[in-house]
Amino acid sequence: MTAPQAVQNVQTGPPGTIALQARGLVKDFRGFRATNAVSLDIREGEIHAIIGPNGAGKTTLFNLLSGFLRPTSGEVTLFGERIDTLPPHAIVRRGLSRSFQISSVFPSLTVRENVIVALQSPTSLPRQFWTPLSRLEALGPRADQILADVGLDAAHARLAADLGHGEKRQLEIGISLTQDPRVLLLDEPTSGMGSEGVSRVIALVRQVARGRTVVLVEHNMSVVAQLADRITVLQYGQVLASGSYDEVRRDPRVIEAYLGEEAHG
Ligand SMILES: Nc1ncnc2c1ncn2[C@@H]1O[C@H](COP(=O)(O)OP(=O)(O)OP(=O)(O)O)[C@@H](O)[C@H]1O
Repeated sequence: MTAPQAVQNVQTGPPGTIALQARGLVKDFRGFRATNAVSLDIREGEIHAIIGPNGAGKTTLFNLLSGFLRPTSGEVTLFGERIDTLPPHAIVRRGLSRSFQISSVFPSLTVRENVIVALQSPTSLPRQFWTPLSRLEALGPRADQILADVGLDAAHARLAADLGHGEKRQLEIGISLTQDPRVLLLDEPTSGMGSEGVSRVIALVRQVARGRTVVLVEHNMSVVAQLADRITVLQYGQVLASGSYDEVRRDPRVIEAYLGEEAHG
């Protein structure tokens, strides 16, 4: 794991406040244990990266934290309230949103219309919309602010279908911001991007992290080094290590896990 110098994010919450917590999380898929007794604390205001070799269970953990999967056992709490028994939309209402891949974007609507539709939705989840867009114009100023925040103001009138890959990721993050979440989960925000797109997303994540807690799954170690205050490393569904970038990169078990991945594949 070689990467540039870590840049620390400013902690915004009172010290010690836990935004999102997992205790003893287990997820079995027909006899296969994808998540194995995972416990983790995400502190309020931090950017927390979840990393690990392919198949380590990162996506499964994200789905458990955001209510898209029910744990076989264990608990998830958001600001002290148990959420693992709630459906995703109820979790969104309590302040946790996750970025969706392109499935949450309506390709035939403009960028701005996509944000307006998401603002109108109580959950930002993909849904059928029946309110005429003309009636939603009152949401326009808020949509414009979000587009400015994610750097898409100049692209507001373009069809979502015509956006480049990086711009679509920006729009997805914009859509998840419509719920003004206290905790934002980002699933591989830089996947498939060139270096220019990666730099833009790093700046964007730093910006949206102001006053929020951000948890991201990320494969790009340079991105992790630049963004993450703390890191949790998963392997075989378990927490292998957690700490700052410098702590985990020196951990012999983490080096072994990554070297093993390179050797096999
Ligand atoms: N619905 C499912 N049914 C059966 N097995 C599953 C299911 N979802 C995930 N798995 C298995 O659980 C393990 C963890 O998968 P997961 O997608 O969470 O890993 P990951 O760390 O996100 O991987 P990657 O980095 O490749 O995206 C894998 O072995 C995967 O095949």
